[in-house]
Amino acid sequence: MGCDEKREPAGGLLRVKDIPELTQDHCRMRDPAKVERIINEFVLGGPERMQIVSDFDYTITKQRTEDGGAVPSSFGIFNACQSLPENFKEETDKLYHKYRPIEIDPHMPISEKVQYMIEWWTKSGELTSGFAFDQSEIDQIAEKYKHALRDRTHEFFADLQRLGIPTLVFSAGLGNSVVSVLRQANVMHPNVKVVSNFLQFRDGLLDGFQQPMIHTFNKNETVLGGTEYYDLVHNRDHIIVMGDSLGDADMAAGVPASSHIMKIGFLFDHVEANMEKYMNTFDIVLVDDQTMDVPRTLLALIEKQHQLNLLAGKQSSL
Ligand SMILES: C[n+]1cn([C@@H]2O[C@H](COP(=O)(O)OP(=O)(O)O)[C@@H](O)[C@H]2O)c2nc(N)[nH]c(=O)c21
Ligand SMILES: [Mg+2]
Repeated sequence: MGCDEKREPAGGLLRVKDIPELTQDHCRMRDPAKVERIINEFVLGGPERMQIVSDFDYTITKQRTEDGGAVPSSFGIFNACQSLPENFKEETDKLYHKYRPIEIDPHMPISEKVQYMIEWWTKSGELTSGFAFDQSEIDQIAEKYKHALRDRTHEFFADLQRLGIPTLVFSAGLGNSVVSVLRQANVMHPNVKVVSNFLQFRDGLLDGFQQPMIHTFNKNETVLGGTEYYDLVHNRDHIIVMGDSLGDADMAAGVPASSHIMKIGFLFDHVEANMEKYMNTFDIVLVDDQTMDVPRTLLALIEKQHQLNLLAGKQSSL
């Protein structure tokens, strides 16, 4: 790290004030000097040290669409399927009304909330059991929302694939819906991994969710322990974290403390009331930004330096 600090990108250190996407009114930073420092680390480290961790609902999907139509969450896509039992919606709604206030209670400590969340996901899994179900139902509904991804999501995922950057899409929702939307939007490239709750089947009938359960408070890199994906990313200490909920900022928990993490938060609801918390939690807060332009800007800076390095390497070997 010490030597990184002495090195500079070709053309000198990058300045936030010279990066137009980061000087837009809706792009806020509590500590622009920190953002600047991380950007320069990222650019010097190159794509080989990068990984992305992104939430799905309302981070990859839009918070607001042009036609004003609501975008369902991944659980919402499942709930819209035809062959769910009659009482399914009613029962899962009851659970939502009981547990959602606990999930977002600003006073209860997280250690206490965890048990309630395990209860919620367990009960929801029990309701999601004992009936026949076909993935094609999810695919049909998800197809309608493949255009509800942020503008330039396709380009963003193409950038990540080109640069060989492992991309983790994290969701405490339903993985079958997440993968279906990403596949149908043609962004489910080999460098993309979805960690979420996937439907489990037994004897042809639904049997809840597969393990490990991903809930609001274990939705972070600690659940990757021992997986192939962990082996792939554990040396990649330059991390972009993207989310729309405050809790999403912790998705990189579990990576080495020496990592450089840029947290990007998409803020849409109750902007005034939430602004301070978002500013204290994320390095960059994007207010009503329904695009992938800011994360793409960071990738473009990294790629530009990478190209220069490749060129310099070629010339020195001549
Ligand atoms: C078990 N369960 C949890 N949730 C909610 O689904 C969310 C999924 O979490 P997420 O995908 O990590 O967050 P995001 O939707 O903010 O992007 C949780 O935060 C819960 O509020 C749920 N929502 C529905 N509709 N049905 C469920 O069974 C259910
Ligand atoms: Mg979200």
